[in-house]
Amino acid sequence: QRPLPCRTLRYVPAELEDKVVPDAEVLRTLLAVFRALFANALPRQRDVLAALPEPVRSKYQDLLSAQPRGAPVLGFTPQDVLYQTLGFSVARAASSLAAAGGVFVAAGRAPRGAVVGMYPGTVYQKYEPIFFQSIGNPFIFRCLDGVLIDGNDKGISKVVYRSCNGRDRLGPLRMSDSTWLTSEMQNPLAVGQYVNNCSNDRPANVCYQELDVPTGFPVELKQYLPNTTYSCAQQGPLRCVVLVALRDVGQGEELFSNYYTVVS
Ligand SMILES: C[S@@+](CC[C@H](N)C(=O)[O-])C[C@H]1O[C@@H](n2cnc3c(N)ncnc32)[C@H](O)[C@@H]1O
Repeated sequence: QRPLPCRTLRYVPAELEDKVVPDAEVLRTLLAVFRALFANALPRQRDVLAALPEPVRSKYQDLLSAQPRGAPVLGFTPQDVLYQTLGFSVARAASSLAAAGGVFVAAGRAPRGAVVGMYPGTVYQKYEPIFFQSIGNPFIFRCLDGVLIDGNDKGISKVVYRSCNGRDRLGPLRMSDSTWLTSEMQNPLAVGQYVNNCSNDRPANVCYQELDVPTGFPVELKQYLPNTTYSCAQQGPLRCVVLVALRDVGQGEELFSNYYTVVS
């Protein structure tokens, strides 16, 4: 692995690579949440829809005709939509650790095996330059194959993500979500980078799972994927990382993962 000057490098050791939940199930959950978010935002997405090819547009025709132009948006927050779809929501709040932010189950109960978060950020292949972005950066996640995800919402990391997100568009459609960099998040799961490291008195209740998003992922839902590739030439599936509950996690409980590294 290449040596980097980042402060915290999270990763999953190869011997723990067994997944708690099969990829197909993770994908089903993401599709359910993203479809619900898209339907909720549909009145605001008319122009996007109008530009889509017919087979995609007709999937949403019923919903569109039920919402006349100019009608108020359905009005649910992304967190409401998450709660309605999965039976729980997650949110950032002050951590139980001193002077730090963290992530909590804000409403409902996340059952064991539930996808409770996504790890947003720019995806770097092993051979792509990340040295300057990684200096003092506590938000870098290392995948098993050496792919790195930079989930820092500040500085050069933020600039790079925004630039890649603006680059990859299909007509009016974004191919990834950049709203996790703002206070108006459209994907309420995109808070995985703020989950704190476990300790003896705060054992891990979530774990990371890598997921390669198939190239056939619905084009209109890619705008909710909180990851973008550093290189525009990158072929093949998009690497994402999700956080999965290791046990039932109740309302008000903070999420802790295992960084498998020294936290400084
Ligand atoms: C990616 S951030 C996690 C979110 C961070 N707490 C925040 O407020 O944005 C990682 C940093 O959080 C802090 N951190 C995470 N887990 C910790 C722990 N168990 N004890 C102390 N600090 C921790 C460390 O400063 C670490 O470099």
